Amino acid sequence: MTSTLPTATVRVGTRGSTLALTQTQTIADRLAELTGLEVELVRITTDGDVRTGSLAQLGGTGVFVTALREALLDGRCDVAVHSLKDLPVAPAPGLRLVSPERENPRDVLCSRTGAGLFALPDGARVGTGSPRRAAQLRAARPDLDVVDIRGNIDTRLGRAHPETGDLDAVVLARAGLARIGRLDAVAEAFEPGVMLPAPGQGALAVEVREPGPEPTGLDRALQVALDALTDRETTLSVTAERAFLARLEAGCAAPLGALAHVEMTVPDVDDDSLAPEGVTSSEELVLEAVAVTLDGRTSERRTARLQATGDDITTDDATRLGTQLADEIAAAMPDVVGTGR
Ligand SMILES: NCc1[nH]cc(CCC(=O)O)c1CC(=O)O
Repeated sequence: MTSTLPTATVRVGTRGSTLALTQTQTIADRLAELTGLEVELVRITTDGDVRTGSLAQLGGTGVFVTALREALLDGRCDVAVHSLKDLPVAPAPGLRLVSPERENPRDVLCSRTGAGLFALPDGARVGTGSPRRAAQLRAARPDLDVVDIRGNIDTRLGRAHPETGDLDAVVLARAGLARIGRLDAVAEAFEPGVMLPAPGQGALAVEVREPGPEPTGLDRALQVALDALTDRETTLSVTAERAFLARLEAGCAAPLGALAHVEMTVPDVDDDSLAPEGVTSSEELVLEAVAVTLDGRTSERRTARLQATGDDITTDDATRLGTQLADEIAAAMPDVVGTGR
């Protein structure tokens, strides 16, 4: 054999939930394709899997993440796959993080009768463990009885089951339902004007150890594979969303939503001043964000846009956009800084 490919197996660390196993398997399959190597899943148990309090009570960020990162740094696995929204915004020294193309990031309502949010009866009981979802639900429908719930997606979905459910509805991430094949349960996908998702929702985070000065064949193969997995629009969007969260020094339990996307603007061809030679289109990064008080009575919603001037938009630009929007919202609603950690 003259092949210079490494023969090692790529070990991909994952939590044991159905959602985690499904999304990790997707990445494992891509890595197998991209590297041509054997890939195996390694199950890691996290604090978040064994504790039973509500998510709001657990406190602190990254309960699901620490054990996976430790396994990666210890060398028990070579790749870790997380849901990006569960990842603390602080950079992890020694690790490289990339974002593959994200799923639809919206939150959805799953109701017992199939009714949408505004068709639910007066005083309806709606379950969520997320202060962000609770606050936005109360802002949209002050009459609702928002119930704190916890558990994996199946458990939460069960609370709004047509026959056996004890709640009128629950709110979940569309991406999680898509990954476990339960989009059939969706009654309504929330427009961003009604509910903005958590920063990074719907995106995965793939992490590997930063290679040392003498990278192994496996290190090199993984770096190349991660380059190929990276999705540029997702990376720019989640960078802006997470910079917004970081600037507000807020945790994953903060009543904050943020969603960015990239728009292509095609200059008006009839107006020469707008279409200089060689310029056919330019891109714009658009970030929409909201901060809501827990009772839903006060909210601050803003949109910020960043136009590429000549060159492409960079992740540094995206960070600046998120930081700037956070400063605007903090100026209007100072109490939001430092919440939900
Ligand atoms: N907080 C738990 C969590 N972390 C990631 C997802 C799935 C969706 C995603 O990847 O954003 C979920 C479930 C949910 O919020 O309904």
